[in-house]
Amino acid sequence: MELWPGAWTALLLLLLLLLSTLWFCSSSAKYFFKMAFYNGWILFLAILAIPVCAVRGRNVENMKILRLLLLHVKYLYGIRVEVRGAHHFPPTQPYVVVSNHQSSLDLLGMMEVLPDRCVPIAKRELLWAGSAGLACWLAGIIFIDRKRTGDAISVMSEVAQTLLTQDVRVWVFPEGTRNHNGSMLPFKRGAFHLAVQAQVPIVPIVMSSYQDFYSKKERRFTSPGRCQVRVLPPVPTEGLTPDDVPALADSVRHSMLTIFREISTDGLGGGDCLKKPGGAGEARL
Ligand SMILES: CCCCCCCCCCCCCC(=O)SCCNC(=O)CCNC(=O)[C@H](O)C(C)(C)COP(=O)(O)OP(=O)(O)OC[C@H]1O[C@@H](n2cnc3c(N)ncnc32)[C@H](O)[C@@H]1OP(=O)(O)O
Ligand SMILES: CCCCCCCC/C=C\CCCCCCCC(=O)OC[C@@H](O)COP(=O)(O)O
Repeated sequence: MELWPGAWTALLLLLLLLLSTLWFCSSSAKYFFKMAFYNGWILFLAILAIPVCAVRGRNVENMKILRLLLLHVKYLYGIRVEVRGAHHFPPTQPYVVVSNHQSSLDLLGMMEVLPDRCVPIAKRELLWAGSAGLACWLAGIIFIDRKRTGDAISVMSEVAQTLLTQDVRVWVFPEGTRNHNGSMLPFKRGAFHLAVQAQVPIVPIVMSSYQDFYSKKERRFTSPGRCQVRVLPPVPTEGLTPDDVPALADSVRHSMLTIFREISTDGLGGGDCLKKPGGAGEARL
């Protein structure tokens, strides 16, 4: 069907009008646009990262490139990320980072504090996320198949060796999935077994609740937003055995939950330290 050239312009204008009306009128539409742009932008950044990372091949040093490429994204969304306690990261040795997992936006907080030679453990499905999957593979991200517990555990055991022999750190989301409902899901124990097997410390990291500016359930994503990323003191595992893992996981989760409630500003967990000048969060921890 031949369309008069002016008709294309009119159609385009109509579409733009429709999109901008949706943008201004519907907060759900805003949520969808923002999330679509977030994913699309990451896919685009991954396309930029791939040729640069490919020079080294699959290598944890490539994580630095992904980090550099992603650092600006918080500005696009007006999210202020405050880091506290970064001095708690052990300076040289390998360790296991555990952090809470609310959304794919966690990437922003993660990139803010990601130590050198530190790779996340990710679900295998991410490998198939187009350019992002390939960039993750090139950056040495460790993939596990959550549907095959035995395989996942043997990957984690190999990682325990790699931590020591290749001097790397790993970042695990012990909830095992995104938790959009505030608070924290029960912790899976893989990260703690891994730390005990390698006899390396656990560094817990807590990202405050996004509820003030982001909620998947309510389809809400507003600007500006504020998030605190708190690095807690390392928990040693020297001398611990697999029998100690359940208690270790429980105690780390308990301390993370306490801090999550303290630093979250959504009214669920207090968070006064972010609201009041001079509150606990203002102090250097
Ligand atoms: C520019 C482009 C940028 C692109 C983006 C870049 C950044 C990308 C960032 C991506 C971020 C992506 C983020 C993501 O993708 S998050 C999703 C993927 N991550 C995880 O799932 C990590 C957390 N999960 C675990 O740790 C689980 O435990 C695993 C996966 C290991 C098994 O889970 P599963 O549900 O199958 O089983 P289970 O937990 O009930 O365990 C069963 C039993 O086995 C015991 N057990 C467990 N482990 C070990 C062990 N090592 N040695 C000995 N025993 C072990 C365990 O204690 C339990 O026994 P018991 O205690 O009941 O007696
Ligand atoms: C040619 C194929 C194109 C496929 C396009 C796929 C679209 C994906 C778009 C962008 C990728 C963005 C990567 C963001 C990484 C965020 C990591 C993340 O948050 O993973 C979730 C995982 O922790 C837990 O998953 P579940 O909550 O259990 O689910």
